[in-house]
Amino acid sequence: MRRKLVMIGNGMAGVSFVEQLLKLNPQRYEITIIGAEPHPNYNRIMLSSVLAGEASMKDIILNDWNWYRDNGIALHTGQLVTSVDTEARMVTTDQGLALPYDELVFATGSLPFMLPLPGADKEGVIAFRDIKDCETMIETAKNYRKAIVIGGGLLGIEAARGLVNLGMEVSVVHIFGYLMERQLDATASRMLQAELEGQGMKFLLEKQSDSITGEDRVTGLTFKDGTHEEADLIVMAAGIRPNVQLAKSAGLEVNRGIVVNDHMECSIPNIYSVGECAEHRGVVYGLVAPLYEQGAVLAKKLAGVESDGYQGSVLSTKLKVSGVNVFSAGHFVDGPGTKALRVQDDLDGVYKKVVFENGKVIGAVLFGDTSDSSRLFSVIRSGKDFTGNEKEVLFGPSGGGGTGKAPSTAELVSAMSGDEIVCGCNGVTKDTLVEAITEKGCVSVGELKACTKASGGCGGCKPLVEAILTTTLGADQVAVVKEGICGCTTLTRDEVVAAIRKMHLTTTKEVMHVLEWNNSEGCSKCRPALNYYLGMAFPEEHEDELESRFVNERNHANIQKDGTFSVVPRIYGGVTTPGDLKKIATVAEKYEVPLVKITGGQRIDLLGVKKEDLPGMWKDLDMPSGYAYGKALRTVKTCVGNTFCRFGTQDAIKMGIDLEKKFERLNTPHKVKLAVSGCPRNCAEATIKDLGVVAIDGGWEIYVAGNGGTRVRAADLLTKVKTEEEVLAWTGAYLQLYRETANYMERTSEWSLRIGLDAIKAALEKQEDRDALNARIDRTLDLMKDPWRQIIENDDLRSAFDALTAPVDAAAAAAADGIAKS
Ligand SMILES: Cc1cc2nc3c(=O)[nH]c(=O)nc-3n(C[C@H](O)[C@H](O)[C@H](O)COP(=O)(O)OP(=O)(O)OC[C@H]3O[C@@H](n4cnc5c(N)ncnc54)[C@H](O)[C@@H]3O)c2cc1C
Ligand SMILES: NC(=O)c1ccc[n+]([C@@H]2O[C@H](COP(=O)([O-])OP(=O)(O)OC[C@H]3O[C@@H](n4cnc5c(N)ncnc54)[C@H](O)[C@@H]3O)[C@@H](O)[C@H]2O)c1
Ligand code: SF4
Ligand code: FES
Repeated sequence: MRRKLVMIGNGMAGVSFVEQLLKLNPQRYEITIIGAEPHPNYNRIMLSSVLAGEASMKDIILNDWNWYRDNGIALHTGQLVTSVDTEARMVTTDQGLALPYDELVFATGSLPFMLPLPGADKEGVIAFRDIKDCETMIETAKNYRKAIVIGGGLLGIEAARGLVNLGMEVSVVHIFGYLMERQLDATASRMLQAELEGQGMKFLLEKQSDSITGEDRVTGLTFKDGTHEEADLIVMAAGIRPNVQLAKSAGLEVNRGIVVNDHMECSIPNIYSVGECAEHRGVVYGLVAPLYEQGAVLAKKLAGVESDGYQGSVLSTKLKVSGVNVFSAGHFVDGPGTKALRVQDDLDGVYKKVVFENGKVIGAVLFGDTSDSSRLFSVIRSGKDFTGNEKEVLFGPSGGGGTGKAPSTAELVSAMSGDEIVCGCNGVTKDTLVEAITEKGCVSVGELKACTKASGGCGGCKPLVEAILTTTLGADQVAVVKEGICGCTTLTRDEVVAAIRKMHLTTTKEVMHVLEWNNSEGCSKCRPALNYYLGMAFPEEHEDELESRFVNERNHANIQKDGTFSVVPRIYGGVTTPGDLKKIATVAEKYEVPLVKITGGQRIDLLGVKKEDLPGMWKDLDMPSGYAYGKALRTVKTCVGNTFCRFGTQDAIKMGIDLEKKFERLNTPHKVKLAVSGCPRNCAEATIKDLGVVAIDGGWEIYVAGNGGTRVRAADLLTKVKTEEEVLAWTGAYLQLYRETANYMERTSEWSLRIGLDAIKAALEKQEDRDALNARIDRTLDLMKDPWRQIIENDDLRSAFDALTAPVDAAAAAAADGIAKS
């Protein structure tokens, strides 16, 4: 007869333990799990990504309902275990379920610490711990503006970032003088604060909260110093407390957590504990990597496999805020008996600190550049002596004494044992990754992520996952690694497009179904890409899927950081008329537009527009959309050319207007900017554009794949032509080649570097090839309609447009990649 194993808690640590146990000894137990939350086991870590709009609730399920069924596990969700009778070996739930056990596991995790402030029971005061909290925040952001997060630790900052992405104004209240004091030193913390302020967060440091104001719903927070801050939402992220009350009342030895020995056994026989509720050698852990290690030890214990037991863990953390690289591990605070090596580069915003004790590395903090994180973490855990060679740890080998030598990444990988966890967020070991590479044929980090989930959480393990891939496959194999277009598929862009064409697929759903996407809804990366590829392949048949478009494209306007919009009408070649200027002025006055701005692309931007005013403004303007929000042709900048300029050799204005009139509304993989200069003095800066035309004596030079912005790149000369017609024909052929062969979201500069200028020239060399490309682009251009006009004139489109909710979209826009949930 199988022994009855009952587990209280259906969270990450507990279920990971069960997974390990099933691998070691699947038949030994009849397993029952009781979980208070109404969900199967999900990745709590990824709630930050859900809040930030980078993942959906669906993406974060770790073990779906089928997993429990397939493994014969009886799962009772939405039930709270209320008592444990250790004599009778029986647990009872709040719904009257009584379950006998032979072995009992407490995996009850933690509870968020809610500051006992007067008013803390008001509506709008929440924690950030589970799916419900996450949903509450997303809903609140739709109707309210101001949020306060109490606690400037990892959780508080991730919550704040998510709320900023949701369009809220966020203040983080922190009790100390600098953020994340448990993970960072003051220098790294200040650099972090500056970076986060740049992302739109406000910080109130050294502030002690006193009381929460409001009637039924929160209206603000008052501090002990008498100051007050308004708020529609308060998120408490001031730490967690092990959830031990049940264990205590069952008579188990409980300190801060449920006391366990090295084999995760509690003070009463046949009862064990893993996870945030357990206290091992006086330490309670609050990160998943050590909890997974605990789970592996308990699995061995209950499977009857010998082990050395759990020895405690060195911790490392990485903040999951995009655009910020912070890493911290071990004992990073230097003090008596320690020496620190510091590198600070204010120019590039990089800070590195390594702390030594008796020649051993005991901790590290990295800001700005975290590429060394895996190596440093391994060095800390190795306990090697670097006496005399300390600088090698950061700067590489220098000779000298000591017994330690900083390992290369390859050495680091080979020194790792198979059961060592590589991805802490998802509990993926080196063995699992190697098996996925050698037996399941994974050849890229993307495929490994899809197969094992490694690197799908904080992303901190990505360098190590890459290193394992390179070491296992050999560098030459990795060089030809294919990257799936996203985690939903292992197929590359070329494979997907080829399949669309071959099988004549016309909707994103069809593509996902036929090509066996591992996530039937797709994700924010693949859905807009598929929508584009389908429209490119079958322009006549494909119906544009609004819900798969980026949020700015759905609104036909750019959402600004305060949730308002900007309106940019088309001004061909930067040439306007008094009549158009009058219309713009009238509209700006009528709708009380706060800011009217001349853009870098020679047109006029009306900023600060309310969403409900957009259609009215479009109608009153009666000008075409400038597509300032789209993956499309944006502007054609021109100089005055020979119309007025004494240096001009050609009519740059006419050339620019002709180009813009021909290619306006063209959907492209990424935005496309053009320019025309009337002589080589190049006043229109044509050589940093996706396509630039420069007049020369007796003709035109066409430059391609230039870029301004953050990655400036001078364009390459594609060809020289004599006539305006040839400029139009070469431009059409070039743009269509880009449309047909680039990855979605790949600028022409990146595309050209990837496939090579010679390949582009070869594809455009023959007249017949250019003609064929032009025939295809013309077919597409013929179908394009002005979106503003369509919405004004078509009632259905207008209703669909009115139904788009502005604040949520503002949030998604801030994340720069929000697409509608289907
Ligand atoms: C937003 C967020 C982001 C995070 N990011 C990271 C990160 O990047 N890296 C990292 O390492 N860690 C991170 N963490 C921490 C990590 O999620 C936790 O360490 C981990 O989830 C703890 O797992 P656990 O199984 O011990 O507890 P939990 O996941 O809390 O699971 C315990 C479960 O037991 C249930 N339960 C409790 N009592 C009972 C009862 N009496 N009856 C029935 N069920 C009960 C609870 O409802 C809960 O579902 C994050 C946490 C949050 C909230
Ligand atoms: N990226 C990650 O690894 C990650 C992300 C989120 C959460 N987590 C984990 O989740 C758990 C909860 O995170 P957390 O940040 O709440 O815990 P924490 O204990 O690490 O941080 C809480 C912060 O709140 C501050 N604080 C305490 N009382 C306060 C008060 N009255 N007013 C203002 N500030 C106050 C503390 O100084 C501390 O910095 C932790 O175990 C954390 O490690 C990890
Ligand atoms: S690029 Fe030449 S033609 Fe055009 S404005 Fe400058 S100098 Fe004049
Ligand atoms: S360690 Fe966070 S994703 Fe792997």
